[in-house]
Amino acid sequence: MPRFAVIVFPGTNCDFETVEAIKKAGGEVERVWYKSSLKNFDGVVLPGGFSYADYLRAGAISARAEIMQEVKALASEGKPILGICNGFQVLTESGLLPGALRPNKIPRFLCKWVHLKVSDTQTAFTQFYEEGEVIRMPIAHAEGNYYADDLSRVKITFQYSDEKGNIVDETNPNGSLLNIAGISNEKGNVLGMMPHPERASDKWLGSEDGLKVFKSMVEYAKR
Ligand SMILES: NC(=O)CC[C@H](N)C(=O)O
Repeated sequence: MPRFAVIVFPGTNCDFETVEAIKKAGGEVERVWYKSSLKNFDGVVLPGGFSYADYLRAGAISARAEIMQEVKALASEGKPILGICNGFQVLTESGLLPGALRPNKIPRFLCKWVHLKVSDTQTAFTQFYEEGEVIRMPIAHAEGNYYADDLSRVKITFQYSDEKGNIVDETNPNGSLLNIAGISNEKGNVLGMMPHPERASDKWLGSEDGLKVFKSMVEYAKR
């Protein structure tokens, strides 16, 4: 059974839910304090929260922690690396994914359910979705406004849409370029997303649509 590390920085607050979602998806998982090292893991998840209280820019300080060198090494070996919300911010700040997550267009914390279109199923985290499938997940962030000068080396994975999958300005909650909610690297093994799939991984949470992110990741890590 593949084994995953959920990295915990000072201020991380979505680690326990993420652990539960990975277990439910059939993976083995351990919470790993950022001062430790990443031995014998088949994949890494950087969970959401307020690491270092979003000081300077969200994710900027965590991105410079030593453990991120190990995350980079695992990424280049092709292991699945998932960054959720603050984890996505850590991935862009560390250069593992291009671009930046700027403050929301209306500069305040946004907490609500959104619809997402699955725009690419050729990643380690979306193989169990249908191309164009519309799913529901919550967002909870102040800095989720994705921008990049160059998208040529990026796969757009999730986009904010309406319930029919139309990608229009009205469904863009934060000002993100092309309604981007999640992107992956070209290989598809490093993915960052602002919405929280772990908060949509059980019916009683209001949606189970996020579980396939973790199921896909577990399946991918078996290969
Ligand atoms: N839920 C989260 O991970 C929040 C991310 C970050 N602290 C922000 O507000 O943008």
